[in-house]
Amino acid sequence: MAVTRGLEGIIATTSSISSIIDDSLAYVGYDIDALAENASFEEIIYLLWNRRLPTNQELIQLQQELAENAELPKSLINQLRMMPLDQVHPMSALRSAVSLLGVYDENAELMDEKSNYLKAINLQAKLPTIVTAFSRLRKGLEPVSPRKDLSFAANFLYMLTAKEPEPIAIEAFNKALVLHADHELNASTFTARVCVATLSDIYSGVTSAIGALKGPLHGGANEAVMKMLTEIGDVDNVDSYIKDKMIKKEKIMGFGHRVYRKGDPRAKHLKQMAKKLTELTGESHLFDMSIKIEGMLKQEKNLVPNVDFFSASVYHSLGIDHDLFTPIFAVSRVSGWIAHILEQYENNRLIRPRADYVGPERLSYVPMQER
Ligand SMILES: CC(=O)SCCNC(=O)CCNC(=O)[C@H](O)C(C)(C)COP(=O)(O)OP(=O)(O)OC[C@H]1O[C@@H](n2cnc3c(N)ncnc32)[C@H](O)[C@@H]1OP(=O)(O)O
Ligand SMILES: O=C([O-])CC(=O)C(=O)O
Repeated sequence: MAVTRGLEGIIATTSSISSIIDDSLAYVGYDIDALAENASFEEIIYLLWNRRLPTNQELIQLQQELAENAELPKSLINQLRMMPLDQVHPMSALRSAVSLLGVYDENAELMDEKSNYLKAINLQAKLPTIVTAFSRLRKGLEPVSPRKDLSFAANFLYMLTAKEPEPIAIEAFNKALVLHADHELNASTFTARVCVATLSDIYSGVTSAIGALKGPLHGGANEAVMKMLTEIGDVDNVDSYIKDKMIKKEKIMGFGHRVYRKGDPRAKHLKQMAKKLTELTGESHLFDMSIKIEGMLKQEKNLVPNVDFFSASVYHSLGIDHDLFTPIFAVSRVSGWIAHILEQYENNRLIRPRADYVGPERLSYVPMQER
């Protein structure tokens, strides 16, 4: 049996949700550049779940469904309060809370189309409320209830801070949500599909996807980028920091990609936003450091930034705690996970590859006293 490490290049399914062709990303055939410049995140949710753009009426209906389902049950807020808030990573809290959403949904085990849609809305609507409630609780603050009159992006920032966000913050955050929504068969989406291909439920699929997104080789890289920028501290330190990492053969977070070779088409949008926002907050040194790192990595290793590199300074400039960056990725990506889970159900077959066994064979059992 030939083994392809990390399943590189293996085509594991057909899909009509998003495509990466010649380093261009499209959702259902719409180029990511056009979507990033024009679409609201709610339109993207509709597009991924229905594989067409919504009419105005359909969009309003989706927005209403999300708004009506965003409030968390008291029991779930109490479960969040009971977590060791001063030490648990927000991704672990989110993973557990999403699992609990399934526990509190009396229809969690129903698998018909309508029940699955209601579960999808429940997840998409409540993930932002979970992340923001957790963030406030661990600061000794009470969660802020979602507002029905705000957009998805504005509502997240409002629930986080209890203040109505500035238009520029809403625009940047909406764009970041659009850019992170789906990405073909990335590790967390594949995880979700493997899980539900056993005909397990949507909550289980999303819970396992959150576990996969958490790792620093995937979604966790955005938090790690900010850690790196903080450690470097000043543009004058970039050279020695990066050279040291290269000598130690350590990875530079936010660079490299399994699929893109020339570059990640999402990065340029985040780069533009990072420039604008760091100027506004008076932290241009973050952008200057990023540009210098980008130049060095290109020259020394021909590596280019992925979606996680500039998103870090965008979120930082919006005043967001660094360990919330990956949960925010999940708030967006859950739209893609759900689209893939529903697509998997539509044409399901158990996902079960093989392993090439390389361990010992034909050993004789050794009794305990002889070992
Ligand atoms: C949303 C997302 O998930 S985007 C990705 C987020 N992850 C990161 O930013 C973490 C840093 N990047 C990486 O670890 C990798 O580039 C990955 C995981 C994204 C892709 O990994 P793979 O396709 O498996 O590539 P792999 O790790 O085998 O790297 C290939 C070569 O490029 C090098 N390389 C790849 N990425 C990096 C990096 N960020 N820094 C330094 N070297 C790198 C590897 O060391 C390896 O070199 P070698 O052939 O001399 O040993
Ligand atoms: O596709 C991947 O491997 C990782 C990625 O960029 C994403 O999930 O957005």
